[in-house]
Amino acid sequence: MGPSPEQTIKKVLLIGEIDHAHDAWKSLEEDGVVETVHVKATNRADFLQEAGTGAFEGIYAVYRNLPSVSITGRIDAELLEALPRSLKFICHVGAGYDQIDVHACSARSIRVSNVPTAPDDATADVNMFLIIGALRGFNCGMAGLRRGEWKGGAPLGHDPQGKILGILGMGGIGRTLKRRTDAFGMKVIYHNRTRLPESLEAGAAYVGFDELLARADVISLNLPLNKHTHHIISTAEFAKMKDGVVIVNTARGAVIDEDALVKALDSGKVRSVGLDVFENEPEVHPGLMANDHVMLVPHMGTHTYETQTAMECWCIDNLRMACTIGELKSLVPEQAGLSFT
Ligand SMILES: NC(=O)c1ccc[n+]([C@@H]2O[C@H](COP(=O)([O-])OP(=O)(O)OC[C@H]3O[C@@H](n4cnc5c(N)ncnc54)[C@H](O)[C@@H]3O)[C@@H](O)[C@H]2O)c1
Repeated sequence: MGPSPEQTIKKVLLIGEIDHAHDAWKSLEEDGVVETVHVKATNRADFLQEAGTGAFEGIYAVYRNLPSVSITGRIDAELLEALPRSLKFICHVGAGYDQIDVHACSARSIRVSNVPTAPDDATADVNMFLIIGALRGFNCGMAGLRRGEWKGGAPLGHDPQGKILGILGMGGIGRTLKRRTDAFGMKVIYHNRTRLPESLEAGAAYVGFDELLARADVISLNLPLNKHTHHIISTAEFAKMKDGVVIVNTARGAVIDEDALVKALDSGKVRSVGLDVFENEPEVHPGLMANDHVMLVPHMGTHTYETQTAMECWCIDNLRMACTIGELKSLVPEQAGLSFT
């Protein structure tokens, strides 16, 4: 799809690398849709300075990925202020967009897109791996083996069959996880702010937040990080859970208060944990590092060739639509219904 005769080539600021979808990016350029503007800065201070030189003048859209936060820091009001008024779209490669202050973008009439759906399978696979690993206490055995202690004193684990899984945030990944847990004979309850249509529930039972905490043998965090969900699981919530509960998180670290989690593990309230995400990545809380009952994966939910490629291609689709028809394939939900100038 090339530009229409009256359409102009749009300048796009590329923050971070295209790792896989090189052909898709090349075709954006060859079709006369975008002219790529590259960033020289490697940290926020330098980025702000580079923006001040006029190097990003005339940019219409930004393409950015999660690792690029090391270059810009959070995309917030200060950063947007440094970017030219011509900026109308930010296309983000990732389902979670907590690195972007969407409210600040809306105030500047900048539309934001994320990448839903494409990460569902790969992330749900890691989620299932963590559930089985934490229930069975595999990390105790694996860590013991590497210390030369064979099973490392791992206590007997628990089977998933018949256990109640509580999914907090039953969106794309939560629902994909539900399908996987069916094969393991788990019973699923879930909590969202609003109940799903029955067809999407696929047999999962809708419950209130407190009921989920009280009934689940395993709790899986699958909701986005924002000001409403920051530390949604902390001391008071642990107190409402079953003794010996298992917690798994592939969403974002800061939906759990990690200090409170370490205390709940130390007291035995929480039996074991499986984590793909952490509050201060790439740092991991020393209390989690030191505990063999914690299975740690360094944010590898979508760390596969196929999924990363699909996510980049989806983001490039967003960019092509933004630059050709001024719309997005996947506008973030917070901006639905807003009007943009
Ligand atoms: N570990 C990884 O590599 C990885 C990969 C992809 C996504 N993620 C994270 O997983 C999160 C979920 O991804 P998704 O694609 O399933 O998102 P989604 O938007 O499809 O689903 C999120 C669900 O959470 C629900 N929700 C929102 N706020 C809630 C609240 N306060 N209480 C209860 N439910 C609430 C929403 O209604 C929605 O159903 C993302 O926001 C992202 O941060 C991590």
